Amino acid sequence: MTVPAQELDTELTAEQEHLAASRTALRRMRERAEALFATGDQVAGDAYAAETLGRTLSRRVAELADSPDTPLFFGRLRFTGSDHHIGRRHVVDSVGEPMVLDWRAPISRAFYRASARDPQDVRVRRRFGYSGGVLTSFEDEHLDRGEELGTASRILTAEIERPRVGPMRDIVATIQPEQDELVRADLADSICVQGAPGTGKTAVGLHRAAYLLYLHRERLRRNGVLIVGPNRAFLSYISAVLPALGEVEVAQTTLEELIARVPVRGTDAPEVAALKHDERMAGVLHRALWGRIRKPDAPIVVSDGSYRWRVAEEPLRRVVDEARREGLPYETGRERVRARVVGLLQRQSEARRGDSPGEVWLRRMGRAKPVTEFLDAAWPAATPEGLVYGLLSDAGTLARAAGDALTPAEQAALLWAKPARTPKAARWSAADAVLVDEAAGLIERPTGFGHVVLDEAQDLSAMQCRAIARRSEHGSITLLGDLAQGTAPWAATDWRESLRHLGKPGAPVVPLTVGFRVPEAVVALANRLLPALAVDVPEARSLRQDGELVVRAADDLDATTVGEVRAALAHEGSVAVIAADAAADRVRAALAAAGMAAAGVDDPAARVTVVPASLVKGLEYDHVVVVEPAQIVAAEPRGLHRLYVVLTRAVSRLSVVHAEPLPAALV
Ligand SMILES: Nc1ncnc2c1ncn2[C@@H]1O[C@H](COP(=O)(O)OP(=O)(O)OP(=O)(O)O)[C@@H](O)[C@H]1O
Repeated sequence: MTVPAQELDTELTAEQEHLAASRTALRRMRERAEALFATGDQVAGDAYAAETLGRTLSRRVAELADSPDTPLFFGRLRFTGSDHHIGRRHVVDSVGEPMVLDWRAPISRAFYRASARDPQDVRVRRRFGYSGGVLTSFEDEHLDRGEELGTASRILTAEIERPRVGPMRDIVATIQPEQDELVRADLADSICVQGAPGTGKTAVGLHRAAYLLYLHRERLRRNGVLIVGPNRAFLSYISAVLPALGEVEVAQTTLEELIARVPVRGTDAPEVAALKHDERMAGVLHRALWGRIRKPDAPIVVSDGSYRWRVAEEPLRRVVDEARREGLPYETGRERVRARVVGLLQRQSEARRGDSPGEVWLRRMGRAKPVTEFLDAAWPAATPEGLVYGLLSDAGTLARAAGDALTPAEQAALLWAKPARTPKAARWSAADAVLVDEAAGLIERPTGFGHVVLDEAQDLSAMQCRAIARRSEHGSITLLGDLAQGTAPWAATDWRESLRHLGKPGAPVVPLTVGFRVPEAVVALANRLLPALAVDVPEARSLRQDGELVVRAADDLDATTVGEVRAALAHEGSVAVIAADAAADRVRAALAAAGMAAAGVDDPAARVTVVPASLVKGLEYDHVVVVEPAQIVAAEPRGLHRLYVVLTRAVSRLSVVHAEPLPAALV
């Protein structure tokens, strides 16, 4: 329904006033938190309480930060009996009355889910349009009268089509119903999201983390939420999203950093790396470790003042067998055996002396030489580095642990040609680090997380999935990825396999199919590659009908590239030149020679960036110039998958520049 212009003006003014008042209220909340923070150590009873309180308050202060260009509220819901503004966080007035409701609050759900068919008691849903932090417009849907805009909303369209610059932003104002279902799934639910490029997987994962932290703050404070991304550039690109949502304490890391126990200084041949990432290595490590346990074959005799205690072989065997059956981590098992042997000694002492020995006695017995010697023989101490070192440097050890699981040729490939003298001196490769982590997980239980969000998960190997499984045994997982974008040699081809390695075999695989990044014409080009990628994924449709695509054959590749970048600079938004890794420096030099300095991928705020193809996963730029697709494809075994990733980074315009013929799959 059209509303008279004057009435519109009055409404808009009222909303602007509410925004100003909310900002003032938020400032007051923050000042209060700051004042409390300043006096925290005077009110807290002891040092520990002061520190905990201090941490809580400083987080609270950070959470209440207001940024002038992120809208404090973006929507409004009118129910029959109540009326709420929906925004990034709760804002209350001086007497505690809500002025803005957090988007994660139960009432706010209707903002994302209500429809004309299922209005969920909402009479009117209002969306606000902003321009540089100023509230400039709104759009109403009278759901009670069957009005609904859906993706035809001008404000939604403007948000999706806005030229991109700088790091990733949150999408709280425009989360779509199918995304919201994933964001608000229960903490206990593990989910796998298969989505084509730009369908919002990363956005969903980050918002889900924020949602879970809001709903289960205390529980997740203790064991945390972890975000795992493919590389540092990606992490810096997404790093501002959670803080903008008020979540300032979420660990964001790459898998390599998460498991870093040994310095990585070596490399593997591709087939050796692939073997080390194979699930069978878990069995090999398991056998290598538990195969160290020996049947006790002598009694223990311990002198204790004028007494001598003796434990015979038979009870010792029973202790070892029982501890083995308990399925504990190896080191815990070893300590359990020690404690039980001491228990047997204690019983003898009690029977003879008639009283219970104290702590000191128990500790002394546990460290007594005969007890330690028995343990070292029957259940020898182990370190993760030592275990992997032993396997990779000694053919006999490897053969015993491998059994039939590895062929003789595979075993030969695994062995170091020139083993270092000690584990400390070993030149570990990235794949070795994964083995060391697996070994560590067998020896001691790692600390787990309450929830793990795994992005670009199609590239995780079986062994990498197991590293996450160990850290989320009692938690849940959001697995995000696209099988078509798998570029690692061990990339997943079936999500059920990944879920099995992750220890969540029953998790549902949910598709996302609406694309918010890549324009229709560009999607159509990239989709030509799909048949050659040998994966079974649903095709996506794009919400963006705008966008431009040019494919330019060039005599002089660099000159044409420079021309494309210059033309792109006439528009707003970021420009990225994506080239094969080996060509990136040359392209950068060509741009510099033409007076256009390009930044590296680590600088998400740059206007022009040159990005090696292997680093562009998960990122997006307003205008993308792809240089020589054939070279990108030829650079690696899964080069076509890489090209698919590269072609799907553009938000508004894509130029493909080539001197060699285009790859056949693209034509
Ligand atoms: N509901 C939405 N409203 C507005 N923008 C959205 C929405 N969902 C996603 N986007 C935007 O679309 C772009 C792509 O989202 P995102 O990076 O999360 O996709 P992705 O599925 O992870 O992509 P890729 O597979 O390439 O990694 C981002 O700019 C994101 O902000």
